[in-house]
Amino acid sequence: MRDGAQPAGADRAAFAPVLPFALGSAGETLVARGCLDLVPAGDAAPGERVRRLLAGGTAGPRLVVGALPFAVDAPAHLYRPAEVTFSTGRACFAAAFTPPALVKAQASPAPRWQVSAEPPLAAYRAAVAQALCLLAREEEGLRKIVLSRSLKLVADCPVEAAALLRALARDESVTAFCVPLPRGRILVGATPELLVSKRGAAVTSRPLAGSARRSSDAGEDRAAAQALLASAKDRREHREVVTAILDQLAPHCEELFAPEPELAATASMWHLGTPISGRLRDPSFSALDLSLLLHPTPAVCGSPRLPAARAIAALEGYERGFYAGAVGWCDAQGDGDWHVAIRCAEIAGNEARLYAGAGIVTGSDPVAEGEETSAKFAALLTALGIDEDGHPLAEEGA
Ligand SMILES: C=C(O[C@H]1C=CC=C(C(=O)O)[C@@H]1O)C(=O)O
Repeated sequence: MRDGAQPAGADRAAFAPVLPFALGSAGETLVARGCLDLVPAGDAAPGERVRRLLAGGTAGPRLVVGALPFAVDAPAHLYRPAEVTFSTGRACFAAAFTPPALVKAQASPAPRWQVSAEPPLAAYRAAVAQALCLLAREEEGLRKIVLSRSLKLVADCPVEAAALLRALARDESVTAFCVPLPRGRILVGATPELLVSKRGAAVTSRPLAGSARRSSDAGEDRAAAQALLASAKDRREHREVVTAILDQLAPHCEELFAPEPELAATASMWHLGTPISGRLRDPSFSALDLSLLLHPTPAVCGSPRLPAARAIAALEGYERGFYAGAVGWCDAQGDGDWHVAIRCAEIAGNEARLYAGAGIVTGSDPVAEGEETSAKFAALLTALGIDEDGHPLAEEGA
């Protein structure tokens, strides 16, 4: 059963956000402070429970924010904040996470980090090789499996989520996010992938799949982008995502468009992306309903969905938690935005857990896929000022 709420019995006192919820993209930024209500547990679908909560007569914003986990049967974390600010650009976002001048003046030295790859890179490559065997046998019709690996980072002081977020937000091509979780944990990231956005009857999505590391050399960077655009393997990997999203949206839309894939760039990666747009038959079908319909797409899971999810559970051997889930908001009109929770870290005290995955299809190479996950870790690691071994990065221009 899908569950879009806290476990039964959870109440407001059990969740006191340690930081604001924030979602900052190039166009619009949402900052939400405090928590008035957690979305209650129940048998109804999460979208319906959110509708009921927001239809209630109590004061406060008519909107929920939060995160959906990767596993569709794991509890989501959705709540109604006490105060919400929407603004254009990222000014209000930066202000919400800028330390007071006094704290800035007393800035402590950069933390020292210990980094462990869990699983080690060699084990990840072996898992990719096993996935390739499943794909070659076309077991249960499998065509794509997205396999991730994780890095456990331990600092010699508490991890500063706000500082990490500010560093990530410097890349204007991504949506930087901060989601306070129960028990003081915080999900911080900068995702390039829009799961779904809904305003009235208008629905958009921008799935990504197919990747190449960017280069600081302009010629090499252009060549990497052109090679990605021309890669039959990456186009196949990408098509799985677009087809799945179109298939899921089609029954709910009176118009639906998807052009040919195009290049999408972050500061560190090239991706193939497809901007999908449509018009809903029933505009009361909410952004949360849509995200639960589409999630998990083959950008983070695989295809067909169920056998891919089973292969992931068997080959990865750990719970993904909120990594590869979705983060976003939904209001009483059903409008909202949900972004794919990738390029992120879950922070708790002195620890940060990073994840990165890569889509495996026939023709994938275990070594190249391992390298792709390293390239994807780079955004978070660079923002923390370290490499994959935990060593400080050389200062730019030094
Ligand atoms: C699963 C991740 O990326 C997805 C999004 C873009 C490109 C992807 C790829 O090329 O494999 C992945 O599908 C991740 O960053 O952890």
